[in-house]
Amino acid sequence: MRKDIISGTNDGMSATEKEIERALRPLSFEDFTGQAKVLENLEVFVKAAMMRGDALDHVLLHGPPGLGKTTLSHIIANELGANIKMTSGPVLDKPSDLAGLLTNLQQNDVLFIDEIHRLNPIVEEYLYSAMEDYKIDIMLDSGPNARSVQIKLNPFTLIGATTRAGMLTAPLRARFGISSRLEYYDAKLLTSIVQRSSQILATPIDEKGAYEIARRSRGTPRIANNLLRRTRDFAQVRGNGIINVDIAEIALNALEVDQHGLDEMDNRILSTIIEKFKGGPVGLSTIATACGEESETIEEVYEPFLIQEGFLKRTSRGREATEKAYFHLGVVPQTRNGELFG
Ligand SMILES: Nc1ncnc2c1ncn2[C@@H]1O[C@H](COP(=O)(O)OP(=O)(O)OP(=O)(O)O)[C@@H](O)[C@H]1O
Ligand SMILES: [Mg+2]
Repeated sequence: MRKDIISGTNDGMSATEKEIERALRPLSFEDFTGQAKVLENLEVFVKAAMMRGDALDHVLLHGPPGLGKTTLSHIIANELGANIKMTSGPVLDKPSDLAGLLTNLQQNDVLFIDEIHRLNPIVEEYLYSAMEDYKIDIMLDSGPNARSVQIKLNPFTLIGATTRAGMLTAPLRARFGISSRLEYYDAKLLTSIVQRSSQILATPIDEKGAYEIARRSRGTPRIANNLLRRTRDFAQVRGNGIINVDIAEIALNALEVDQHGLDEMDNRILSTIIEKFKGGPVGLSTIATACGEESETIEEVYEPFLIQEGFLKRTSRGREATEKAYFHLGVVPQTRNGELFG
């Protein structure tokens, strides 16, 4: 269950939980908390495009999982008054899959491609001219009969989302006129997100209870919402239905979310580096094997937060645990490379 809370995959969710997830999703710029700079710019670009009657420039949204990329894409389409078609990089197998989607877009519609860093290179190539000139060349037949036909598309906006902006090819990245990086949320913003969500869920919560959930949510709205839902269960079964700081503590401890909001895997990564590799530096794939997790997941999901919070450092020779990590785990910093911390 913890894995679901962190990775936020919907796979383990029941129909009711998916319903709840939908209800919690902000639908307009106004509803969306945080990411002030990104929002401010997007609002201007959307308004300007609408005033001109043009399609909004293509938008790349990048940043760690659960910070609102998919949510924002829907909001942008809503604010544009446009339809949104959703797909994802790995699903677009063949150029014809892409062509099918593109030719069905109406003027100024939004095409959302999730995990755009995982596009098949051949499909990606087709996307270039679609993005640039709103046209695609389709090959008909093969061998000596092969000929290419050019199809004109309606002007559209591509919104690409990725947790791995670094894995995008340069030509693709260059075709996005707007590129926004979503950042982790601070506890104050997350508190208001938790409060908004509990209102929608009709669950009474006091300020301290909301703050406790917020500050232990790894800076991530998806995790905050998930922890809120689980805390609501504890409030119902162990309390009187109201979420306060005591109930929040009980729930978060039961879910193995520690005082810094680090979960079991975060802690396993840190203790592996410290205990098995003398604090590092150690390579990502070695850490992954020792922790029984995929390198990609560690790099995309766990590491960015550990680095931001100062538990982990990336160096040219690998990952290193920081002094803060030693103290967090209650391990006395030992000599490392012959020198002492501090
Ligand atoms: N700024 C916000 N205010 C309120 N709720 C938010 C906000 N951002 C995200 N959420 C909530 O968090 C959940 C996760 O957001 P979303 O699915 O948009 O993340 P994502 O960046 O697309 O993640 P992934 O990279 O895993 O696809 C959503 O259900 C949404 O309700
Ligand atoms: Mg998403």
